[in-house]
Amino acid sequence: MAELYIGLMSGTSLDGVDGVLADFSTSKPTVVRHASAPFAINLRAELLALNSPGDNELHREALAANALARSYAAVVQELLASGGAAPAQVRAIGAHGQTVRHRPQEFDGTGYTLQLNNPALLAELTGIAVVADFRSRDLAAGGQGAPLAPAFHQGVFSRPGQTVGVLNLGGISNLSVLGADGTVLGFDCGPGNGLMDHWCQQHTGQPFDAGGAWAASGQVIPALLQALLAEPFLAKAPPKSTGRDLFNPSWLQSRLAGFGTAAPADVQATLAEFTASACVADLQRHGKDSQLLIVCGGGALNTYLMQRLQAGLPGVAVESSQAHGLPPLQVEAAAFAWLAHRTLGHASGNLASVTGAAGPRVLGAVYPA
Ligand SMILES: Nc1ncnc2c1ncn2[C@@H]1O[C@H](COP(=O)(O)OP(=O)(O)OP(=O)(O)O)[C@@H](O)[C@H]1O
Ligand SMILES: CC(=O)N[C@H]1[C@@H]2OC[C@@H](O2)[C@@H](O)[C@@H]1O[C@H](C)C(=O)O
Repeated sequence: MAELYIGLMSGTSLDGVDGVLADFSTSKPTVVRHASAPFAINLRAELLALNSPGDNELHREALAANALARSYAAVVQELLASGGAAPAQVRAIGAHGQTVRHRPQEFDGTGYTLQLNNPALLAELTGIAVVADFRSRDLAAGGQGAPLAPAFHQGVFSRPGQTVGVLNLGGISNLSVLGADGTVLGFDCGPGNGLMDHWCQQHTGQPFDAGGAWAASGQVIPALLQALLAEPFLAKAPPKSTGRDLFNPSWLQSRLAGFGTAAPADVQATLAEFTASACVADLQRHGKDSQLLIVCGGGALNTYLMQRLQAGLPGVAVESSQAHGLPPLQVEAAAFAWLAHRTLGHASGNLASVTGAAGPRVLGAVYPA
């Protein structure tokens, strides 16, 4: 009998919501349906604004969380309708929420990570139990609270006797190294699509550089690339995680000082090279035995970025997760369905080897149906 869960991810790209309906009755979960919905323009603008300090944040965050829950519920309804499933057949929804701040272990030693969400409203609108707030327990146990996908990556992508890299290219990038001996490393590399999206929107009016065609038309500016790669976060040893708190338009603006006359396409080419170089260096440093790098997240659809990754890793097969049974835009949503399944089974969701937490923890809070 099917054991159905829904996973919902809205990530740092702020492009919208990805959802999957997945069946966990077999040893490897299978995605039954995928649905996605872009954020309404106003909601996207408000979420983007809430990533930086501003006026009356408590009020605005609460209303944005309500709007998010409504857009999550619409994706859930679409999954149920297309999958022919009734709410009572779905054990739970794993809803990541929208990260607006991520400052683990800072300020008072614990710090905070904030994923906007209204899980109570989502449970009410869907009639399905919701598991939410996955990251804060790991933080409370001394961890980074991120990345959480590596345990799921291990479950679906590991190969006995082989070291495999799994790279998620979302707004931010994160790498999992699934060791031949069963060990798992994972951390945020840093730059993903976020800076490229911002530059593309600013100069072409498009939300992202489809296929990386615009970046491919430019020339890398070596001095700018060097200035970007000098960011200390890149050299930090894991455990580490980051977000828009660091890699944001003002960070880019300050690195662009002195490059005011650069052609926008050349800056885009340099930003693509920045993401590729940072990720290549991380795999070389932490997964040098890997002969396979599985790429997921929207960046796997950026043909030019995939070519730059492959150029930097001549001995490694760089392949989209599509070739490994899970399309790139479904991986993170499936990870949060898996995390909800873990929570309901009272099983840990984090990997202390990744986040640096004191140990494995059952993650999240459950809002019954
Ligand atoms: N066809 C495409 N060509 C190039 N880039 C693409 C394409 N499709 C999606 N993308 C990129 O992928 C991004 C969305 O990726 P994804 O949904 O994995 O990110 P996210 O989940 O928001 O981020 P994170 O993993 O950091 O939480 C878009 O913003 C865009 O930059
Ligand atoms: C705090 C937060 O939302 N982190 C996200 C973000 O997006 C990519 C990277 O930064 C990763 O650390 C994480 O998401 C994935 C799903 C994770 O936890 O594995």
